[in-house]
Amino acid sequence: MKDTIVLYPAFGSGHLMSMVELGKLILTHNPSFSIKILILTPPNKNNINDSTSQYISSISSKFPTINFHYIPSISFTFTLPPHLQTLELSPRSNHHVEHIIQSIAKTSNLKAIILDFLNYSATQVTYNLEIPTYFYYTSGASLLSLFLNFPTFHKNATIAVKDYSIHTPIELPGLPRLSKDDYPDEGKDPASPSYQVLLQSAKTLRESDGIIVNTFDAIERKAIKALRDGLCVPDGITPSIFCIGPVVSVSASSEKDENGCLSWLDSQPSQSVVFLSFGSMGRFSKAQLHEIAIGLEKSEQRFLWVVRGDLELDDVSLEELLPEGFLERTKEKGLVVRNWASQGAILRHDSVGGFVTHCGWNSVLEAVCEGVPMITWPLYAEQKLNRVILVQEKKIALELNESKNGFVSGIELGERVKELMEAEKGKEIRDTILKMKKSAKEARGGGGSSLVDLKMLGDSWQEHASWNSLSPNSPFLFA
Ligand SMILES: O=c1ccn([C@@H]2O[C@H](COP(=O)(O)OP(=O)(O)O[C@H]3O[C@H](CO)[C@@H](O)[C@H](O)[C@H]3O)[C@@H](O)[C@H]2O)c(=O)[nH]1
Repeated sequence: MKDTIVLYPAFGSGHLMSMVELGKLILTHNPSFSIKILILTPPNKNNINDSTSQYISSISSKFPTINFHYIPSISFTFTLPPHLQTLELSPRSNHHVEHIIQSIAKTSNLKAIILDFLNYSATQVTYNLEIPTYFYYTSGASLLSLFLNFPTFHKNATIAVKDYSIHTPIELPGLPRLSKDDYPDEGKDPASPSYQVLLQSAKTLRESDGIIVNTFDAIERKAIKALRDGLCVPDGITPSIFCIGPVVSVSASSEKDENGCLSWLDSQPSQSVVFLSFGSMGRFSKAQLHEIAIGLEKSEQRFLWVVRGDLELDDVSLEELLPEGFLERTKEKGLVVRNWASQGAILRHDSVGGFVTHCGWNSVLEAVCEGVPMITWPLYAEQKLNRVILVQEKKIALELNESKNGFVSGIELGERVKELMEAEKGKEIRDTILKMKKSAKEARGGGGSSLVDLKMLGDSWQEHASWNSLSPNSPFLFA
């Protein structure tokens, strides 16, 4: 029987792809292991979506020791926003998860389970069964330090962050001084369901056997040090922290030239194109899409733009969504594609010289690995915190000024794009991110900090006895 690690990614392709890359990395350094990945199916549906299932079959055919196990669909209606829906789906799926784990353990030496931090409720199964449980943190060490500190912050709070003045500084271990605006919305109001869920999740993470973080020393040195020095959990014990990044996703589509993006880029000059893409969930109103179009036209730069409008705009054509004549006027300089593009391959392309990003952590790491300077346009979750690290601390991105409700004018976008692509400031940012690219490579190379942590992680699994479900005293918790 093979030594086996079970991975349980959160709902959403960003989380899945990052977890799959982690699985591949584990196999590279522990080739005798096998990896089993649990896949959440959306509620009220029989299947996962087409692009995810295409991705899964391409991984299965290339990596026979990675197997996928589908968790049956549950009937209910989401109430949380898309990026937090896993928090509702995963607790309802625990009985299925338990059955799948029990059946995996019958045919393999189960060494550990690694949960996405959003699937923390699966610890009701794994802690009770005493299966060694690790978390994979798909965002950076900065959010992790805030997150592990959250129970302490909550205990000591006299007023909620939502009631802070914009000038009240938020001082947290390992982080630059934050304002209320930089702090993740989900943690601002103790009366909100997301606050309570995240508080519980943070407490659960504190009890785990270890936390694997997709980051590396040079990009988040202060936060990593604060975590390792125990500063973020002053009233308890910090689990072992393994920084094994940058783990960068390779999507199935990145090998094909979907939408003709790569062949279009082939015909553009080196580093001349600004790429705009907003993760797996970033959506914009028609008014905001108009402003982006105006800004791009004003910037006079070449661009490749992945357009995704609000859900109700899905059936509206590009011609109707964008200003009249925009596509025709910019056809020599720009390419507009709908909803999704092969981001990894695009950022790797030599013609790309800048990236307007929502600051999702995977996108940030992909840009760093390719040395593409960024313009930050955070939308939700921890993206404003990431902006602070990228702009203020690491100086590898330019900040986009937005209005209070997050709206960005065409003039502002156009000026920042021009600044990044043409001005001295843009050049400085490009030089800095190229140094960061080198550090990222070194972290993952022989003797690098991420490899050292990966080896420690493998050693910690070897220390655990395999978990065995065959004992008659190991009853189902959710029979
Ligand atoms: O058109 C697209 C859009 C996205 N991607 C890929 O999808 C992933 C997106 O990941 P990320 O940049 O992290 O964005 P989200 O999907 O928004 O990620 C969620 O998860 C991240 C990791 O926890 C958080 O940092 C974000 O705030 C949260 O929104 C990346 O690998 C992209 O390359 C594509 O290939 N094509």
